[in-house]
Amino acid sequence: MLFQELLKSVEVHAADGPQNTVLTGITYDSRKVEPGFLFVAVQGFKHDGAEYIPQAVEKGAVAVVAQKAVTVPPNVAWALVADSRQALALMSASFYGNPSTNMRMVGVTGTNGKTTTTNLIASVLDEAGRKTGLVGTIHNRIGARKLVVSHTTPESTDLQELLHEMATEQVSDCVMEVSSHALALHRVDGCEFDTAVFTNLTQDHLDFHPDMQSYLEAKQALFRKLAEPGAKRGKCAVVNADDAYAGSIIEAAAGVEVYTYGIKTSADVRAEDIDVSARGVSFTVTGKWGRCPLDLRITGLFNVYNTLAAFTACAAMGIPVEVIKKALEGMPGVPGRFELVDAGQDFAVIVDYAHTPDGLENVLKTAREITTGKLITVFGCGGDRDRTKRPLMGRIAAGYSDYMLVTSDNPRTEAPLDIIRDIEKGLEPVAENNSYTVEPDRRRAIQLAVRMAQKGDVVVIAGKGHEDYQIIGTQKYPFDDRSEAAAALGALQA
Ligand SMILES: CC(=O)N[C@H]1[C@@H](OP(=O)(O)OP(=O)(O)OC[C@H]2O[C@@H](n3ccc(=O)[nH]c3=O)[C@H](O)[C@@H]2O)O[C@H](CO)[C@@H](O)[C@@H]1O[C@H](C)C(=O)N[C@@H](C)C(=O)N[C@H](CCC(=O)O)C(=O)O
Ligand SMILES: Nc1ncnc2c1ncn2[C@@H]1O[C@H](COP(=O)(O)OP(=O)(O)OP(=O)(O)O)[C@@H](O)[C@H]1O
Ligand SMILES: N[C@H](CCC[C@H](N)C(=O)O)C(=O)O
Repeated sequence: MLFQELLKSVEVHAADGPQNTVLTGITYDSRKVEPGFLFVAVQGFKHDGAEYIPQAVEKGAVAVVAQKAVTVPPNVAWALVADSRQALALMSASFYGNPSTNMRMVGVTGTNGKTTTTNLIASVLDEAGRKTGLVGTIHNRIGARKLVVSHTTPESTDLQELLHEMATEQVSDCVMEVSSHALALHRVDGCEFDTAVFTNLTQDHLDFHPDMQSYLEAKQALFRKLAEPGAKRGKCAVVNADDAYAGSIIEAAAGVEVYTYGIKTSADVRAEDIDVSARGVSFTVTGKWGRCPLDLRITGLFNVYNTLAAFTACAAMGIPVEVIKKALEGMPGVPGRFELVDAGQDFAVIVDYAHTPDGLENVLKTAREITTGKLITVFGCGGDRDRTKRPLMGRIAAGYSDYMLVTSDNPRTEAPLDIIRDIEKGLEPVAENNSYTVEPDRRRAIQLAVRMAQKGDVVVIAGKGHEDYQIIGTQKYPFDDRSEAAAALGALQA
């Protein structure tokens, strides 16, 4: 593709050099430049991409786009834009042939439940005989082929390349987690969605978003995008009516068909006769698409919400209710989400990805409901992430647990004990009862919890779910809560 052709997708403030140069690729990272590439210099949080232009040119970049005036050799074309992240997204979509317009795109956003809801929707689409693509936290998937991921929502160029691959492999429907970071940083600017789903909004990521209002505005952006006129017809928004921010999301989707779901409020799709057990949750879906009893293998009230979101999105796409029921009832669960580690012991061990106050509250509430004995919680909080959620998570854990092992999550570049001190501020009400132990070594904390558990108890190991690593400093070490728990159970039995 010619550079000048690609520039038609963005507003260019100035340009120079050989604009008719042919491009073989596009990247935002000088380390990934290959001969014939366009290098887009992004002004980042840590580095200014413009500083890497010489390195990019040396590696063979033939064109550069930046948001400030830059100097390049005369044989290299350049263009000036207002926002290079946004330009990166739009040019990437154009470079890869706007793949999102060639398939049905379902975007799921919200603080919690994105991974679960996208997996539920994808399993229904698979059952309906569609060829499905999935983009999200655990892995990306093209049909049955799984791909390793580094982000929940990839950087725009990587996303467009992935969607192009999906389109080439005849994927008909792509279900995608859309994080607030992605929305704020223009990663999905080159995507046109058919359906946007809102799960919920509660506190997280206040290290990145200045406040809840900005966090909300990032989430609203998905629905504003949906409402923009485009090539697609019959777009719809699916919104959790029980969430405090439902009205703001619906407002952002003005002009688009909206379907609501909920339990407490009079939504289009509701759940009745909910029965939560350790084995799973059963309930009846009622409303716009009639009555449909469901008996699921996933459990917890929060999964009723995720299921209602998936049910509504799929029914709105015209998938028959019997197909939706079959797929949802067949779903074994999502790795690291309320996942049981069973070595035949007489107490339950649950590994869960809860890493937000609301997520932790939901999982502990469910664990509390299903235990006949004590609830022992192992948890920590991630380093270099929202510090204000730490005492909140501490208070929630203290409110539901009989005993806590306060440990490390991914400390990243923070001192583990500093993170734990922040959590302890929320534990003050229980400190006198001495109902917790601080053990910064997560492996030892898991061992202690398992040794402590008695018949009928539940041990919840929260925060890392499917993660198979622990980030200490800037290093990633192999670590998996599920295998750690299994090893601790094995040692106990031996
Ligand atoms: C806060 C955030 O999202 N940061 C993202 C951002 O990084 P940044 O702005 O700090 O980048 P930077 O290091 O300053 O570099 C600026 C530019 O210089 C370039 N560069 C840098 C070095 C070099 O040698 N050559 C070069 O060209 C970089 O490629 C980049 O384009 O742009 C980078 C390139 O796309 C991302 O990798 C990076 O994600 C970081 C690693 C990250 O951890 N993001 C997390 C918080 C995130 O996005 N999470 C959400 C999920 C959250 C949730 O819902 O739970 C996600 O969608 O994954
Ligand atoms: N609808 C929900 N409401 C509240 N908490 C939930 C909900 N669904 C899941 N959770 C909790 O949040 C955790 C993460 O769930 P899930 O991975 O589906 O969310 P997510 O939005 O994809 O998270 P992330 O983007 O941070 O990976 C679960 O392990 C569970 O504890
Ligand atoms: N996508 C989330 C995941 C958090 C998982 C938790 N284990 C942690 O490291 O804080 C984030 O990057 O904030």
